Formats: sequence, C-alpha cells, structure tokens
Amino acid sequence: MVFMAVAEIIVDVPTMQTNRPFEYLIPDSLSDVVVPGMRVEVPFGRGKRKIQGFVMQVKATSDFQGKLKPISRVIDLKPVLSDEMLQLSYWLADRTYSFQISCLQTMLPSVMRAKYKQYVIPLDNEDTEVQTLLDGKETLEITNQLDDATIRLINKLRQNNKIDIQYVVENQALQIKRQAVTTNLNVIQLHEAKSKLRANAKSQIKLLDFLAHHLEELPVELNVLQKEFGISRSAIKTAEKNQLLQITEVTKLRKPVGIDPEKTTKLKLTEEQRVAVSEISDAIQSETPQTFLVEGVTGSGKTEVYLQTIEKALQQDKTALMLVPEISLTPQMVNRVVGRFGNQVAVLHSGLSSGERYDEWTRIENHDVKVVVGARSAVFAPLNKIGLIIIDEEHEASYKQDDNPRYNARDVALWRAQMNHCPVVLGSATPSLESRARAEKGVYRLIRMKKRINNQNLPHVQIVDMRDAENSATKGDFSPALKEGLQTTLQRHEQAIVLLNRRGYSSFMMCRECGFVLKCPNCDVSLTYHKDLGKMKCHYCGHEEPVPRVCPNCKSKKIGFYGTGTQNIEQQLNTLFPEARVLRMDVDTTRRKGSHAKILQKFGQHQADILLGTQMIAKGLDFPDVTLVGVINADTTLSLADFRASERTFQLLTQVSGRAGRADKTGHVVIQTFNPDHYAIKDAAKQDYETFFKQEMYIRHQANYTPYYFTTLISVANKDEGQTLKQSYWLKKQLETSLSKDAILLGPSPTMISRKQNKYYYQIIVKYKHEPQLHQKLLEILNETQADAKKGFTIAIDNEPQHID
Ligand SMILES: Nc1ncnc2c1ncn2[C@@H]1O[C@H](COP(=O)(O)OP(=O)(O)OP(=O)(O)O)[C@@H](O)[C@H]1O
Ligand SMILES: [Zn+2]
Ligand SMILES: [Zn+2]
Repeated sequence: MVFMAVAEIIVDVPTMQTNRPFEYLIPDSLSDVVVPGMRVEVPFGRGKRKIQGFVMQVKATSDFQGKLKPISRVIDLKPVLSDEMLQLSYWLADRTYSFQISCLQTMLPSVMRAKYKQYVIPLDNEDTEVQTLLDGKETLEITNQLDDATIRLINKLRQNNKIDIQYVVENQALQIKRQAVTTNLNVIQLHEAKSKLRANAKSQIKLLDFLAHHLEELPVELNVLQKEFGISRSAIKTAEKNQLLQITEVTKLRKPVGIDPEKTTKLKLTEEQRVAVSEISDAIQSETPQTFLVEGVTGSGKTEVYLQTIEKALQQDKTALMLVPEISLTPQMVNRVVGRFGNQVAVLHSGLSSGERYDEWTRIENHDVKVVVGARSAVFAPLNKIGLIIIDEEHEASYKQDDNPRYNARDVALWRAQMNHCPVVLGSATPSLESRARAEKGVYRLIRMKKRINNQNLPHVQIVDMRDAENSATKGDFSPALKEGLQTTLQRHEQAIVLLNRRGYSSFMMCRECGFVLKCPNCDVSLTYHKDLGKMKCHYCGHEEPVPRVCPNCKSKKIGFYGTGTQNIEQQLNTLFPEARVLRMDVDTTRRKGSHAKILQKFGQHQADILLGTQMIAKGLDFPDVTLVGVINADTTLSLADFRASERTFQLLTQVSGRAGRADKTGHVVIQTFNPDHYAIKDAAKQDYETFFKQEMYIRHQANYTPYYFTTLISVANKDEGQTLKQSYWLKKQLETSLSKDAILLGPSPTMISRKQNKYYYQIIVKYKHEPQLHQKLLEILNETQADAKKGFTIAIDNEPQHID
C-alpha cells in the first residue's frame, strides 16, 4: 500500500474563494515532520508563487481527483497553535464573518507574523546526535538551505526534548548587547559580605540587598539597576572590584524585571465573598462549564474572590486566565495577582514590546506559568488545562475588537470554557444588560455582593443642576458645591478625583461669528488643538495644520476654542486651589510608555491631591485616601448617538463614584449635569444597578434593542459617495429578500463620521430575533462583494456591535 499523507491547509490568501482548507501532499521527506498547527510554505495557483499556510489536519488519503501539489517546506518546526486553537478558528471565522486565516494570525503574537529567525537551542549537550547537528557550534540557525534529512533530525531531537527551537525577531532591541550584573555568590555569602561592610557604606549595602533578593532574576541590566532601583554605577564598579558581582553582556532579557510586589496572603473572606468563592470552587472541582455573573457593588472585594478561586484552580493542577480591560492593567491590578502567585504569572499588556510579548507567550506555551493576566487578546493565550476564566469589568466595550476579526473576548472565553470544562466568572459592579439578562433567565448563575468591605457605606452622591443660575458656565466649570467639596478635601489632607467626561475630542475651534468649525480636510471630524505641538491635529488620519488666527470662512477674529479640555480644567483648578498638587491624566500625558502607571503610582503615594482625568481614571482604582469624586459634565455620554448611551452613562458614573470612600473614610461625590432627572444619573447616584436594569430593560423592550433583539451592523465604504449609497441600497434589497417580516432594517445612513481617510461610510443595521437565513445570506453578500473590493469597496459585518456611530 502506498502511504500518501495529505495535509489540509488554510492558505494566507485572505479572500472569500480561498476561505477553506486546501489539500497538499506531504512529501516523504517531511512525513513525520508535518503536524497540525504548524505553518508551511506551499505553491499556490499557477506560476511559481509560494505562500504561507497553516496545517489544520493531516490525513492518510484524499478524495481529490486531480493531482495534488506537495508542501514546499515547513516554516515552523513545532506547532505554533494547539488543536484547541485550530478548532476555535473555525468557530471564530464563522461568528465574526472573517477569513479563517485572519483568525489564525490573530491568535499568534505579532512577532511571529514579523520577520524572525529560528535557532536550534541544545538542551542535551551530551547527546551525540545533538553534537553532530551543531557540529561544535553553540546554536544552529534554521534556514531553508537545510536539507530534508537535517530537518527530520531536528524534528526528532525536538520531540525527544534534546533540543528546543527559539524564535528571535530581527530588528528587535532584544538582540542589542547590554551590560548586565550577575553574581557567583549565594544568599548566605551575600549576607556574609554585607556584614563585613562598614555601616556607612550605604550604597554597597543596598546593592548587596538587591542581589540577595533578586538572585533568581539575574542577570539584571545595568541601566535597570540604576534607573529603577537607584543603584549608582560607582557602587556597581566597587562591588565588581571586590568580586561581589560580575558584569556580563546579555543579548536577550529574561522576564522584564520590575519592582517586586509585596507578597500577599489570603484575606479572611466576608460572608458574601465566602459564598462566591465556594460556589465557583465547586464548579472548578466538578469541571462544570458554568458561567457566573458576580454583580458586586464597587469596593465589595471582587478581586479577592478572583484570587482565591484562581488558587483553587491551581490546587487542582489547572491553569487560570484572567482578562481585564487594558486600562485597568495598572500596577495595582497586576501587583495584586503577581503578589499572590509570584512568577507563576505571565502578564500580557500593550506596554510590552513585541519581543517581550513573545517571551511571555513562550513562557505560557512552555507551561512555565500557570496564570495569565491580560487584556482582550490574552483570551488566545496558549494555556493548557484551563481550570478557570475570569473577566473583570465584563461590561467594558474594549473586550470587543473594532477591526477584523471583530470578536468579543467574552464570547471566546465562553467557547474555551466549554472546551476546557471550566467555569467562567464575569465580574462587574455594572454588568452589561446582555449578561444581566442572561442571568435573569438562568443561563448564567447570578452571585450578588451587595456590601462594601468593612460594611463601609457607599459614597454619598450630590447631583448638581447646572441649569441653575448660580452654576452658570460663565463662572467657570466648577459649581459652588464642587468647589466647596474640593476645599474640604484639601483641608483634611485627603484626595480627590475629578472626571472630565469627554467624547474623545478635547477642544475644537469654532467661530463665534459664523459658526464655522475647523475640520480635517480628509475625515470630516473636528481638528483638535494640541498644546504641546502648538498645532491643530486630526485624530483619525494625523493631518495637522497651524492654529488659525482669523476665521477661514468669514475672516472674523472671533474664532476660538470651544469645549473644555483637561488642560483648561487643570488651569481652572490651579487658579481655584493654588496650593493643591494636581495630576492630569489624559491622552496627552499618557502617550509615553509607562506614564499611565507612573501617574497612578504617584497619586497612590499621595504625592498629589487631585487626580484629574478622562474616562481612563473611572474604574478599578483603589486608593484609600480618596474621599471626593467630582464629575464635571455627566451629560456628554448621554448625548452619544448610540442606543447604549444611558447604559454607558450609568456605568461611567457608578464606576467613578465608586472610587470614593473605599477604606475607612466616608466618600462624597458631586455630579454636575444638565439632566438631573434622567434615570441613568439618578440611579448611578444611588449606585442602584438593579433599578437601572429594570428601567433600561423596559426601554430596550419598547425600542426593540439588545438584549431583546440581536443586532448586526453592516457598513459599506467607498471613495465615491454616490457609489457607496448605491451599494448600500443594493445590499439592503438583498437582505430584505431573505429576512422575515419580524426583522427590522435601518438605514442606509451615513455614519456619525461619514468620511474617514477619504472614504465614505454608510451603514445598515439589522435587528432580529430569529432569522435562520441571515447568516448564510451575509456570507453570500460578502462573497459577491469580494470582486468589488478591487474597485475600492469594502463591506464590514459587525456581529453585536459595541458602538454604533
Ligand atoms: N476579605 C477582605 N478583608 C479585608 N479587606 C478586603 C477583603 N476583601 C477585599 N478587601 C479590600 O477591599 C478593597 C476593595 O476590594 P476590590 O478592589 O477587590 O473591590 P472591587 O469589588 O473590585 O471594586 P471595584 O468594582 O470598585 O473595582 C481592597 O483594598 C481590598 O484589598
Ligand atoms: Zn483626518
Ligand atoms: Zn467665521
């Protein structure tokens, strides 16, 4: 019998026609090398074109009648995606209307899509075959020059754990050689050396202490020692002279060294926490893929519930995945997890360079870590045997990716939980309506935590009506009530958080004579003033121009800034309270890597009295000295052109109010608004989620919105506005023929920003309850419009969109 192994491969040609596996022959020379999850190079189409592909499956025979082409070569010598991930890609592509290849790529760290080299790293230097392979060298670069026999040998040795394969990114800082410090001494010797020093040799003592505490992380880069730990170069030189340490060169860093968080131990649980931990633990133990919705008021101690259930999973010899919104990936949150589980934790956040990210990914893949904490894309972490998945602040829109593939990490988590037979915990003080409604129906198990830790009261909230004359905007943005509150807080040496609720723009220019607004010539959005650049800038395409002195439209000099920016509020604060130390946190002050964390750290150490910021300061922060929260303009989110406007407003106000009075001092909140009677504002003031939920559900029911209806958003983009409209109407007609009478079709309408980067955008919204044809129809439409993509058309389908604008 002729053995003719065949591989099913998803090729890297993102079109509708190629969105299915293609069969290729596995040449004899690669017969036991090619396995699912590996990337290979294959010939594609006519001509000599070679492209990348993912091996999805390997089988013994093929039904294909024609002649199959053989795989040209393997790109990876070990699978980069597990079977679980390969399966996930089918589901994900289907659910998000994306090409499967995009889904597969999304699951890998970006580095693996960039240029990199692969090296053989010997694990067993005694092995004769390893010695032959390396031929006296330290490592062997894997290139496409290697013959098949060598590739097979490499593969065999890898499977027997004699060697490993490492990816090294080209053009990464990682490869730059850096000076680093290490030592031959052990802890005891370091302590002995320290005891021999004179008491005034402070910097030497500090250095030896550092070494003793960080032995496992050595070598540590010289400049990290200097910058992060304040150890001088001369101290290092002296110690080197005395042979207490050695200076070496490192090419690749181990885990990025930070200041070690303090080790924490289990807290004694409150009764509400105990119930939550016990229910979730039972599900972990019994491997039940149950979803829990932990609805706990702000400051009820949800984090401790997460930590103790993670511990439970680890005790069961399983792993745990914890997702948090990117913006909450502050040292505070990370420290809480790392403080409890130490180096068993990998952290994936955008602050890492792509190389560091890859390192963390590798640690997960090698089973060096048991807990992964990360933002949205961490949901694809290559963890094995997951025992628990946690999604903190589950209501956050940022769990949904805005670009292709438009996935919601919450849905992916639920899918993985089914595969891994493990529970999912969704936690929030303000759950999304969708999740809370599912709990109502019994699909999710609802666990409520109604009390704050130590039975601390929820903060007292005062709503200030900005329509009253005494609060008139002519007197500035601070009402007498808020000014008074700030005054008292400062006198008591406590801290305040001031929220400026913005829609994304800071200050734009408007002519008070003719109403002209300065806009981007490409994008149809207002240009924003950037003080540091002294220029007007577009937030979409980056276009910039000088600040106009006269109105380009009517030549009047009465053109000026409109809308309040954080810088403006900061100036007002400085004038009102000259003695107060104000920290400002917005896009401008957090542009540099790590600055976000630094500002919070400073505020946490009470080196400032007032933290002023945009939405990014609203959630997750836990500072015991904060007793006042002020909201300058509660209404901005309320006027969003989005059916979730009330929900977003309620969430924002409840979350930010929840920052006040979390420890032993009582909190106070001042909310300034032009809509003091709106239920979203009134319920937020009482931190009353349940009442808000009932009211909002009623309104959603009346208006046929989520969670009573499913929503799909289809947008059409083209450089020619007329064509965009034509295409949109064609699309609508197509949909109409396949939908039942119960479905609701809205649009086509221009999006809020109808022109971005010289393209026009129109959208159609489908609201429906049960439309078995819709999915297939949308796939067909995608298929048909594919050909038009070349003419500049693009169609995007967003299942359950988080923003409609
Ligand atoms: N059992 C406990 N005993 C003592 N202190 C606790 C306990 N559980 C939690 N805490 C403390 O209570 C504070 C609030 O807890 P945590 O930050 O987890 O609240 P949360 O529910 O996540 O709130 P939010 O939704 O506002 O972020 C923290 O400082 C935490 O250390
Ligand atoms: Zn622009
Ligand atoms: Zn004008």
